[in-house]
Amino acid sequence: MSSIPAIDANALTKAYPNGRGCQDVTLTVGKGEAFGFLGPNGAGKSTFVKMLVGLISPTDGQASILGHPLGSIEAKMKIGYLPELYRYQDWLTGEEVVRLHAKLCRIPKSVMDQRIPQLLQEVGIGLRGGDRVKHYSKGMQQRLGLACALVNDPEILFLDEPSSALDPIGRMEVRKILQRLKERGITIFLNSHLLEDVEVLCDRMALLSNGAVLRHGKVAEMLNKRTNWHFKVGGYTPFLLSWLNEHTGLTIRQSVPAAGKSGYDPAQEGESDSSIVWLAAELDHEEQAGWLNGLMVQQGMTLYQVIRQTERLEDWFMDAVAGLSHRGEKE
Ligand SMILES: Nc1ncnc2c1ncn2[C@@H]1O[C@H](COP(=O)(O)OP(=O)(O)OP(=O)(O)O)[C@@H](O)[C@H]1O
Repeated sequence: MSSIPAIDANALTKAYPNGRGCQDVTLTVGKGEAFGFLGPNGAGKSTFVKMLVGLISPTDGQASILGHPLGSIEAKMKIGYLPELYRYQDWLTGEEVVRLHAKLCRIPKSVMDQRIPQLLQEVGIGLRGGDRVKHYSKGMQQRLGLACALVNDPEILFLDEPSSALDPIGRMEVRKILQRLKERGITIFLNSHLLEDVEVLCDRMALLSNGAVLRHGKVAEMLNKRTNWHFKVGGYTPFLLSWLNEHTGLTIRQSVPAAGKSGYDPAQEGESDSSIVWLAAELDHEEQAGWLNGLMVQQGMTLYQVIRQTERLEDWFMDAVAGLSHRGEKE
């Protein structure tokens, strides 16, 4: 029964006359999933979303929304969309803007009267709903956009950079709202440059580069692939490091943990002593760390501290796009 995916795109393509757009994007998003769509500027993320919400037509490929063809009324009734570049009628009040969107969705007045105050409350502009939009900050306008996107009680929410205009507090608030929506079972498709949002909220993600999917998978698996272990050891010599590398088959190197991440505070480091160093290795299992510790001690090293640092999405992203040429927006 519930096997129909929320989004099913098969080789979806939009080729603009200038050769840009996006090509052959194939992906499936399950109901209730939060999916992150990442990519550098100009990668084609907004183009892809605009096709899914029925704003532009694909030049090739197919896709469906909860089993309905793109652009159909049935598909549109199931989706909410917060565009990247939005501009609301600034002479209206926030409440009037949401009401206008509700009317366009043909929502009965009795439902609107109940839903709109709730929505304004939910996005955090409850007390300012009666103010004109021209008096709203950018962050408030973005949250107003979220209320408009939710006005038809959608099953799938498409968000194109929902936090881009927000300060860190605003971002945190939007993230909490999105988390609540996810808990309610709403499918979320999130275009974002804010990798932390994707890391915290999304189950799966795809990385788009120059219009094509470069990598995709579960967020947790992609991040867990690389766990760096850092060992602070005494009695270090280059000879011992070569010995360890040779006997373990691992690539162990001198490297201090990243500052600001779990458990490492550079300010706590003592006087420099060339025999006390940080060694690092990428390990697949926790048991490997125990085994490696044992070998280090066996070889006469003293173990002072062990820190495990899982790769952040930002590291993963930079690694994935490293060395690629991006068409960017200037060429
Ligand atoms: N209507 C259009 N006609 C021609 N080219 C377009 C059109 N819309 C977008 N493009 C180009 O298609 C490419 C993809 O644009 P798109 O806006 O989808 O990228 P994006 O990944 O969303 O970028 P950003 O993160 O900067 O919003 C870009 O090179 C852009 O200049």
